[in-house]
Amino acid sequence: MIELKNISKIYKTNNGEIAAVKDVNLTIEKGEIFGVIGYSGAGKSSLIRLLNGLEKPSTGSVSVNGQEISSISGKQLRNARQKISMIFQHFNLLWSRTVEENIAFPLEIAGVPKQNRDTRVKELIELVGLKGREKSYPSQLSGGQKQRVGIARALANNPEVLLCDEATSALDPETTDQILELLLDINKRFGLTIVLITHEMHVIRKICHRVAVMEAGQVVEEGKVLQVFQNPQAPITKNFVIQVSGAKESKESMEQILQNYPTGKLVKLTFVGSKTEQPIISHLIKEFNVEVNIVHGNISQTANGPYGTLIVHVDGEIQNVQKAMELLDSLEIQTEVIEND
Ligand SMILES: Nc1ncnc2c1ncn2[C@@H]1O[C@H](COP(=O)(O)OP(=O)(O)OP(=O)(O)O)[C@@H](O)[C@H]1O
Repeated sequence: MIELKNISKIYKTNNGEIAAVKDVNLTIEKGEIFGVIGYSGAGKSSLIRLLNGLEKPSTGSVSVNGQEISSISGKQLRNARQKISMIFQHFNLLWSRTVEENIAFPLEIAGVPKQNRDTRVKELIELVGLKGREKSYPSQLSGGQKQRVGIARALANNPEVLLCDEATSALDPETTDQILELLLDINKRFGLTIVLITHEMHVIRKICHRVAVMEAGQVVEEGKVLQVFQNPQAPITKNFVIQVSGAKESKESMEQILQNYPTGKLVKLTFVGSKTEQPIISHLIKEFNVEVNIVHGNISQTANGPYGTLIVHVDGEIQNVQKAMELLDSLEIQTEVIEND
Protein backbone atom coordinates (compact mmCIF):
# COMPACT_ATOMS: atom_id res chain seq x y z
CA MET A 1 0.00 0.00 0.00
CA ILE A 2 2.67 2.49 1.11
CA GLU A 3 6.29 1.94 0.26
CA LEU A 4 9.23 4.09 1.26
CA LYS A 5 12.49 3.13 -0.39
CA ASN A 6 15.83 4.55 0.73
CA ILE A 7 14.24 7.80 1.83
CA SER A 8 16.42 10.68 2.99
CA LYS A 9 15.36 14.25 3.62
CA ILE A 10 18.01 16.91 3.93
CA TYR A 11 17.05 20.51 4.70
CA LYS A 12 19.43 23.23 3.57
CA THR A 13 19.51 26.05 6.10
CA ASN A 14 21.70 29.12 6.65
CA ASN A 15 23.58 27.11 9.26
CA GLY A 16 24.25 24.21 6.92
CA GLU A 17 22.47 20.97 6.13
CA ILE A 18 20.14 19.10 8.46
CA ALA A 19 19.53 15.43 7.74
CA ALA A 20 16.00 15.01 9.13
CA VAL A 21 15.38 11.54 7.64
CA LYS A 22 18.18 9.10 6.88
CA ASP A 23 17.82 6.11 4.59
CA VAL A 24 14.40 4.93 5.74
CA ASN A 25 12.79 1.85 4.22
CA LEU A 26 9.24 0.97 5.24
CA THR A 27 6.32 -0.97 3.86
CA ILE A 28 2.84 -0.33 5.24
CA GLU A 29 0.06 -2.77 4.35
CA LYS A 30 -3.47 -1.89 3.28
CA GLY A 31 -5.86 -1.68 6.25
CA GLU A 32 -3.04 -1.47 8.78
CA ILE A 33 -2.66 1.05 11.61
CA PHE A 34 1.03 1.85 11.52
CA GLY A 35 2.64 4.01 14.20
CA VAL A 36 5.89 5.97 14.05
CA ILE A 37 7.20 6.93 17.46
CA GLY A 38 10.14 9.12 18.38
CA TYR A 39 11.16 12.03 20.56
CA SER A 40 11.01 15.61 19.36
CA GLY A 41 13.36 16.18 16.42
CA ALA A 42 13.53 12.49 15.47
CA GLY A 43 12.20 13.24 11.98
CA LYS A 44 8.59 12.01 12.32
CA SER A 45 6.91 15.13 10.90
CA SER A 46 9.33 15.22 7.99
CA LEU A 47 8.57 11.57 7.29
CA ILE A 48 4.78 11.99 7.36
CA ARG A 49 4.95 15.06 5.11
CA LEU A 50 6.78 12.92 2.55
CA LEU A 51 3.84 10.52 2.47
CA ASN A 52 1.41 13.07 1.03
CA GLY A 53 3.91 14.89 -1.13
CA LEU A 54 4.00 18.02 1.06
CA GLU A 55 7.78 17.47 1.01
CA LYS A 56 9.93 15.85 -1.65
CA PRO A 57 12.58 13.40 -0.52
CA SER A 58 16.22 14.29 -1.16
CA THR A 59 16.80 10.69 -2.19
CA GLY A 60 14.59 7.63 -2.56
CA SER A 61 10.98 7.10 -3.54
CA VAL A 62 7.56 7.13 -1.85
CA SER A 63 4.70 5.25 -3.42
CA VAL A 64 1.11 5.09 -2.22
CA ASN A 65 -1.25 2.58 -3.80
CA GLY A 66 1.15 2.02 -6.68
CA GLN A 67 1.53 5.73 -7.48
CA GLU A 68 4.91 7.35 -6.96
CA ILE A 69 4.02 10.40 -4.85
CA SER A 70 7.62 11.61 -4.77
CA SER A 71 7.78 12.18 -8.51
CA ILE A 72 4.41 13.80 -9.32
CA SER A 73 3.33 17.42 -8.98
CA GLY A 74 0.57 19.89 -9.92
CA LYS A 75 -2.88 18.52 -10.70
CA GLN A 76 -1.71 14.91 -10.51
CA LEU A 77 -0.43 15.45 -6.97
CA ARG A 78 -3.59 17.33 -5.95
CA ASN A 79 -5.72 14.42 -7.16
CA ALA A 80 -3.54 11.90 -5.36
CA ARG A 81 -3.80 13.94 -2.17
CA GLN A 82 -7.59 13.59 -2.13
CA LYS A 83 -6.97 9.94 -1.31
CA ILE A 84 -4.37 10.75 1.37
CA SER A 85 -6.00 12.76 4.15
CA MET A 86 -4.46 14.18 7.26
CA ILE A 87 -5.46 15.23 10.77
CA PHE A 88 -3.37 17.52 12.94
CA GLN A 89 -2.42 18.17 16.55
CA HIS A 90 -4.04 21.62 16.49
CA PHE A 91 -6.96 20.50 14.28
CA ASN A 92 -6.41 23.18 11.55
CA LEU A 93 -10.14 23.99 11.30
CA LEU A 94 -11.60 27.03 9.59
CA TRP A 95 -12.70 29.19 12.51
CA SER A 96 -15.28 31.24 10.60
CA ARG A 97 -17.11 28.14 9.39
CA THR A 98 -19.51 25.95 11.37
CA VAL A 99 -18.94 22.24 12.00
CA GLU A 100 -20.96 21.23 8.93
CA GLU A 101 -19.31 23.89 6.76
CA ASN A 102 -15.87 22.70 7.82
CA ILE A 103 -16.75 19.13 6.91
CA ALA A 104 -18.30 20.24 3.58
CA PHE A 105 -15.17 22.20 2.61
CA PRO A 106 -13.14 19.37 0.99
CA LEU A 107 -16.31 18.24 -0.82
CA GLU A 108 -16.73 21.74 -2.28
CA ILE A 109 -13.13 21.70 -3.45
CA ALA A 110 -13.66 18.31 -5.06
CA GLY A 111 -16.70 19.74 -6.91
CA VAL A 112 -19.32 17.52 -5.25
CA PRO A 113 -22.86 18.88 -5.97
CA LYS A 114 -24.68 20.57 -3.04
CA GLN A 115 -27.26 17.83 -2.47
CA ASN A 116 -24.67 15.03 -2.35
CA ARG A 117 -22.52 17.21 -0.11
CA ASP A 118 -25.34 17.64 2.39
CA THR A 119 -26.03 13.89 2.51
CA ARG A 120 -22.34 13.10 2.97
CA VAL A 121 -21.91 15.72 5.71
CA LYS A 122 -24.87 14.21 7.63
CA GLU A 123 -23.32 10.74 7.36
CA LEU A 124 -19.97 12.01 8.60
CA ILE A 125 -21.48 13.94 11.51
CA GLU A 126 -23.23 10.76 12.61
CA LEU A 127 -20.06 8.72 12.16
CA VAL A 128 -17.89 10.90 14.38
CA GLY A 129 -20.58 11.45 17.03
CA LEU A 130 -21.26 15.18 16.50
CA LYS A 131 -25.02 15.07 16.00
CA GLY A 132 -26.57 18.23 17.45
CA ARG A 133 -23.38 20.30 16.97
CA GLU A 134 -23.73 20.91 13.22
CA LYS A 135 -24.21 24.67 13.59
CA SER A 136 -21.52 25.23 16.23
CA TYR A 137 -18.33 27.09 15.47
CA PRO A 138 -14.96 25.52 16.36
CA SER A 139 -14.49 28.01 19.23
CA GLN A 140 -17.61 26.55 20.85
CA LEU A 141 -16.27 22.99 20.84
CA SER A 142 -14.03 21.02 23.22
CA GLY A 143 -10.65 19.72 21.97
CA GLY A 144 -12.07 16.24 21.43
CA GLN A 145 -15.01 17.60 19.44
CA LYS A 146 -12.66 19.73 17.31
CA GLN A 147 -10.65 16.63 16.48
CA ARG A 148 -13.89 14.82 15.58
CA VAL A 149 -14.55 17.60 13.05
CA GLY A 150 -10.97 17.16 11.79
CA ILE A 151 -11.56 13.43 11.34
CA ALA A 152 -14.93 13.92 9.58
CA ARG A 153 -13.38 16.49 7.23
CA ALA A 154 -10.46 14.13 6.51
CA LEU A 155 -12.84 11.29 5.65
CA ALA A 156 -15.14 13.38 3.44
CA ASN A 157 -13.71 12.27 0.09
CA ASN A 158 -13.32 8.61 1.09
CA PRO A 159 -9.53 8.56 1.38
CA GLU A 160 -7.48 5.39 1.20
CA VAL A 161 -4.94 6.62 3.73
CA LEU A 162 -5.35 8.74 6.84
CA LEU A 163 -2.22 10.40 8.20
CA CYS A 164 -2.38 11.48 11.86
CA ASP A 165 0.18 14.06 12.95
CA GLU A 166 0.26 13.92 16.79
CA ALA A 167 -3.55 13.94 16.57
CA THR A 168 -4.12 13.39 20.29
CA SER A 169 -1.14 15.29 21.74
CA ALA A 170 -3.25 18.35 22.63
CA LEU A 171 -5.95 16.29 24.36
CA ASP A 172 -6.36 15.03 27.94
CA PRO A 173 -5.93 11.27 28.54
CA GLU A 174 -9.64 10.43 28.54
CA THR A 175 -10.39 12.38 25.35
CA THR A 176 -7.26 10.85 23.79
CA ASP A 177 -8.70 7.39 24.42
CA GLN A 178 -12.06 8.35 22.89
CA ILE A 179 -10.41 9.72 19.75
CA LEU A 180 -8.16 6.64 19.47
CA GLU A 181 -11.22 4.40 19.77
CA LEU A 182 -12.92 6.37 17.00
CA LEU A 183 -9.87 5.89 14.75
CA LEU A 184 -9.80 2.16 15.55
CA ASP A 185 -13.51 1.90 14.74
CA ILE A 186 -13.06 3.71 11.41
CA ASN A 187 -10.12 1.45 10.56
CA LYS A 188 -12.18 -1.68 11.27
CA ARG A 189 -15.35 -0.51 9.50
CA PHE A 190 -13.80 0.85 6.33
CA GLY A 191 -10.43 -0.93 6.20
CA LEU A 192 -8.78 2.49 6.08
CA THR A 193 -4.99 2.48 6.25
CA ILE A 194 -3.84 4.76 9.09
CA VAL A 195 -0.32 6.09 9.61
CA LEU A 196 0.20 8.01 12.81
CA ILE A 197 3.14 9.76 14.37
CA THR A 198 3.39 10.27 18.10
CA HIS A 199 5.79 10.59 21.01
CA GLU A 200 3.46 8.61 23.28
CA MET A 201 3.77 4.84 23.56
CA HIS A 202 0.26 4.72 24.98
CA VAL A 203 -1.08 5.72 21.55
CA ILE A 204 0.95 2.97 19.87
CA ARG A 205 -0.17 0.40 22.44
CA LYS A 206 -3.82 1.25 22.13
CA ILE A 207 -4.42 1.14 18.38
CA CYS A 208 -1.37 0.31 16.26
CA HIS A 209 -0.71 -3.05 14.66
CA ARG A 210 2.92 -2.30 13.80
CA VAL A 211 5.36 0.36 14.91
CA ALA A 212 8.60 1.95 13.72
CA VAL A 213 10.81 3.67 16.28
CA MET A 214 12.70 6.71 14.98
CA GLU A 215 15.81 8.26 16.44
CA ALA A 216 17.95 10.96 14.81
CA GLY A 217 16.29 10.48 11.41
CA GLN A 218 16.65 6.70 11.33
CA VAL A 219 14.28 3.83 11.97
CA VAL A 220 16.09 1.99 14.76
CA GLU A 221 13.45 -0.67 15.34
CA GLU A 222 10.33 -1.91 13.61
CA GLY A 223 7.85 -4.71 14.23
CA LYS A 224 4.47 -5.88 15.43
CA VAL A 225 3.40 -3.90 18.47
CA LEU A 226 3.03 -6.91 20.76
CA GLN A 227 6.46 -8.23 19.81
CA VAL A 228 8.12 -4.85 20.30
CA PHE A 229 6.47 -4.54 23.73
CA GLN A 230 7.53 -8.02 24.72
CA ASN A 231 11.06 -7.80 23.47
CA PRO A 232 12.26 -4.24 22.76
CA GLN A 233 15.79 -4.16 21.35
CA ALA A 234 17.04 -0.58 21.03
CA PRO A 235 17.62 1.41 24.26
CA ILE A 236 15.19 4.11 23.08
CA THR A 237 12.48 1.49 22.48
CA LYS A 238 13.03 0.14 25.99
CA ASN A 239 12.46 3.66 27.34
CA PHE A 240 9.23 4.00 25.39
CA VAL A 241 8.00 0.61 26.64
CA ILE A 242 8.74 1.65 30.24
CA GLN A 243 6.46 4.68 29.62
CA VAL A 244 3.47 2.36 29.50
CA SER A 245 4.55 -0.67 31.54
CA GLY A 246 5.25 1.62 34.52
CA ALA A 247 8.26 -0.55 35.48
CA LYS A 248 10.32 2.53 36.32
CA GLU A 249 8.13 3.47 39.28
CA SER A 250 8.84 0.13 40.90
CA LYS A 251 12.63 0.65 41.07
CA GLU A 252 12.35 1.76 44.67
CA SER A 253 10.24 -1.25 45.59
CA MET A 254 12.77 -3.51 43.91
CA GLU A 255 15.62 -2.03 45.90
CA GLN A 256 13.56 -2.45 49.05
CA ILE A 257 12.79 -6.05 48.19
CA LEU A 258 16.44 -6.80 47.47
CA GLN A 259 17.39 -5.33 50.81
CA ASN A 260 14.72 -7.30 52.62
CA TYR A 261 15.47 -10.53 50.80
CA PRO A 262 19.15 -10.84 50.10
CA THR A 263 18.67 -14.22 48.41
CA GLY A 264 16.68 -15.38 45.40
CA LYS A 265 16.07 -13.64 42.10
CA LEU A 266 14.20 -10.54 41.04
CA VAL A 267 12.63 -11.31 37.69
CA LYS A 268 10.66 -9.31 35.17
CA LEU A 269 8.17 -11.38 33.20
CA THR A 270 6.62 -10.03 30.03
CA PHE A 271 3.78 -11.99 28.55
CA VAL A 272 1.30 -11.54 25.74
CA GLY A 273 -1.98 -12.96 24.48
CA SER A 274 -3.51 -15.97 26.23
CA LYS A 275 -0.44 -16.30 28.48
CA THR A 276 -1.71 -13.29 30.43
CA GLU A 277 -4.60 -15.45 31.60
CA GLN A 278 -2.63 -18.48 32.89
CA PRO A 279 -2.20 -19.08 36.65
CA ILE A 280 1.58 -19.09 36.32
CA ILE A 281 2.51 -17.82 39.78
CA SER A 282 0.44 -20.38 41.70
CA HIS A 283 1.90 -23.05 39.42
CA LEU A 284 5.46 -22.00 40.34
CA ILE A 285 4.69 -22.04 44.05
CA LYS A 286 3.01 -25.47 44.01
CA GLU A 287 5.36 -27.18 41.59
CA PHE A 288 8.73 -25.98 42.84
CA ASN A 289 8.09 -25.03 46.45
CA VAL A 290 9.42 -21.51 45.91
CA GLU A 291 8.23 -18.28 47.48
CA VAL A 292 7.02 -15.67 45.01
CA ASN A 293 6.63 -12.06 46.06
CA ILE A 294 4.94 -9.75 43.56
CA VAL A 295 6.75 -6.40 43.34
CA HIS A 296 4.89 -4.84 40.45
CA GLY A 297 2.21 -5.88 37.99
CA ASN A 298 0.57 -4.33 34.99
CA ILE A 299 -1.71 -5.56 32.23
CA SER A 300 -2.97 -3.57 29.29
CA GLN A 301 -4.77 -4.10 26.01
CA THR A 302 -3.24 -3.56 22.58
CA ALA A 303 -4.97 -3.67 19.20
CA ASN A 304 -3.72 -7.27 18.94
CA GLY A 305 -4.54 -8.58 22.42
CA PRO A 306 -3.40 -8.21 26.04
CA TYR A 307 0.15 -7.46 27.13
CA GLY A 308 1.37 -7.71 30.70
CA THR A 309 4.47 -7.28 32.81
CA LEU A 310 5.06 -8.68 36.24
CA ILE A 311 8.07 -8.17 38.45
CA VAL A 312 8.43 -10.92 41.03
CA HIS A 313 10.93 -11.95 43.65
CA VAL A 314 11.44 -15.73 43.55
CA ASP A 315 13.17 -17.34 46.51
CA GLY A 316 13.85 -20.82 47.80
CA GLU A 317 16.36 -23.65 47.28
CA ILE A 318 18.75 -22.62 44.51
CA GLN A 319 17.90 -25.64 42.35
CA ASN A 320 14.15 -24.99 42.80
CA VAL A 321 14.54 -21.35 41.76
CA GLN A 322 16.51 -22.56 38.74
CA LYS A 323 13.77 -25.03 37.79
CA ALA A 324 11.14 -22.30 38.15
CA MET A 325 13.16 -20.16 35.72
CA GLU A 326 13.40 -23.03 33.26
CA LEU A 327 9.62 -23.47 33.37
CA LEU A 328 9.09 -19.78 32.63
CA ASP A 329 11.46 -20.03 29.66
CA SER A 330 9.66 -23.10 28.33
CA LEU A 331 6.36 -21.19 28.43
CA GLU A 332 7.89 -18.63 26.04
CA ILE A 333 7.44 -15.89 28.56
CA GLN A 334 10.05 -13.18 28.26
CA THR A 335 12.11 -13.55 31.44
CA GLU A 336 14.66 -10.98 32.51
CA VAL A 337 16.59 -11.28 35.77
CA ILE A 338 16.81 -7.71 37.03
CA GLU A 339 19.48 -8.24 39.61
CA ASN A 340 21.30 -11.30 40.75
CA ASP A 341 22.41 -11.95 44.32
N1 LIG B 1 11.53 22.96 7.09
C1 LIG B 1 12.63 22.67 7.78
N2 LIG B 1 13.78 23.35 7.56
C2 LIG B 1 14.90 23.06 8.23
N3 LIG B 1 15.00 22.10 9.19
C3 LIG B 1 13.90 21.39 9.46
C4 LIG B 1 12.66 21.66 8.78
N4 LIG B 1 11.73 20.79 9.29
C5 LIG B 1 12.35 20.04 10.22
N5 LIG B 1 13.65 20.40 10.32
C6 LIG B 1 14.67 19.79 11.21
O1 LIG B 1 14.68 18.40 10.95
C7 LIG B 1 14.82 17.64 12.15
C8 LIG B 1 13.63 16.71 12.31
O2 LIG B 1 12.47 17.49 12.54
P1 LIG B 1 10.98 16.90 12.52
O3 LIG B 1 10.05 18.05 12.76
O4 LIG B 1 10.78 16.07 11.32
O5 LIG B 1 11.03 15.95 13.80
P2 LIG B 1 9.86 15.43 14.72
O6 LIG B 1 10.26 14.08 15.18
O7 LIG B 1 8.58 15.54 14.00
O8 LIG B 1 9.89 16.42 15.94
P3 LIG B 1 8.70 17.35 16.52
O9 LIG B 1 7.72 16.37 17.12
O10 LIG B 1 9.37 18.22 17.51
O11 LIG B 1 8.14 18.08 15.33
C9 LIG B 1 14.94 18.66 13.27
O12 LIG B 1 16.31 18.85 13.53
C10 LIG B 1 14.32 19.92 12.67
O13 LIG B 1 14.88 21.08 13.24
